[in-house]
Amino acid sequence: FKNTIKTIKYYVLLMSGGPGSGKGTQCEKIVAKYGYTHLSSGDLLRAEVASGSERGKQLQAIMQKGELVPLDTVLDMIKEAMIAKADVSKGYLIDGYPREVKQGEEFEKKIGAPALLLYVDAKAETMVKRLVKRGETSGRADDNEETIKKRLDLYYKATEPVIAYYEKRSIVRKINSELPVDEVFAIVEKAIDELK
Ligand SMILES: Nc1ccn([C@@H]2O[C@H](COP(=O)(O)OP(=O)(O)OP(=O)(O)O)[C@@H](O)[C@H]2O)c(=O)n1
Ligand SMILES: Nc1nc2c(ncn2[C@@H]2O[C@H](COP(=O)(O)OP(=O)(O)O)[C@@H](O)[C@H]2O)c(=O)[nH]1
Ligand SMILES: [Mg+2]
Repeated sequence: FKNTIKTIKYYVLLMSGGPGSGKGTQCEKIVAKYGYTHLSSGDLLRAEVASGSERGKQLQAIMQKGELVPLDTVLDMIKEAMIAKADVSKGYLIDGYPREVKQGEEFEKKIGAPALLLYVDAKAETMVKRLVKRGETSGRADDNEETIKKRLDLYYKATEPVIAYYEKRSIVRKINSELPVDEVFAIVEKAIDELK
């Protein structure tokens, strides 16, 4: 790679929220309207699993249990993916990372400070319902009731503190994702447009 993360011009939006809160759905709409580069840490990990590599096999075991994969693994994947798009990217939309405060701190050190954190918020009951439904067709090994429960627990324990961490810098926009998708997106658009 001729570019390093330090030499590229970009800005970073983070998409956070519980499993099944609607991050992926909103990210798709953001990409369609704003053309940002969408990097879902979960998707990057699933691609590694699908490749059948030795590393992928280890990741699969962790993800199936609903636990977090080692911090450096995910961060390296995100960074590589950012560099690969550096020439064409208008900005990055990072979905599902950071998952714990330590991951946020490492992101700042190795990549930079995000401009905005979109926090899509839904009730636990709603998230479980959506994930069980998604599990009917997603083929995801972790969309089953037992793993969903673990992912939710870990979300409240490890990921919600990340939001508090960024709230101190006033870059968090909390968005009610109990609403229909288009109404959620209208709020998302407003938050992004205010950045400019
Ligand atoms: N930064 C990340 C992102 C993902 N994962 C692993 O990958 C799984 C799936 O991640 P993701 O697709 O982001 O899942 P959720 O947010 O739980 O669900 P969703 O796709 O519904 O957003 C997680 O449970 C976890 O095991 C991780 O360890 N660290
Ligand atoms: N009613 C409603 N359903 C949604 C909304 N956003 C997502 N969903 C559904 O909830 C499920 C999980 O959404 P997804 O975007 O994969 O969530 P993620 O886990 O946060 O990435 C999907 O099956 C979506 O169709 C929303 O705003 N309203
Ligand atoms: Mg997702």
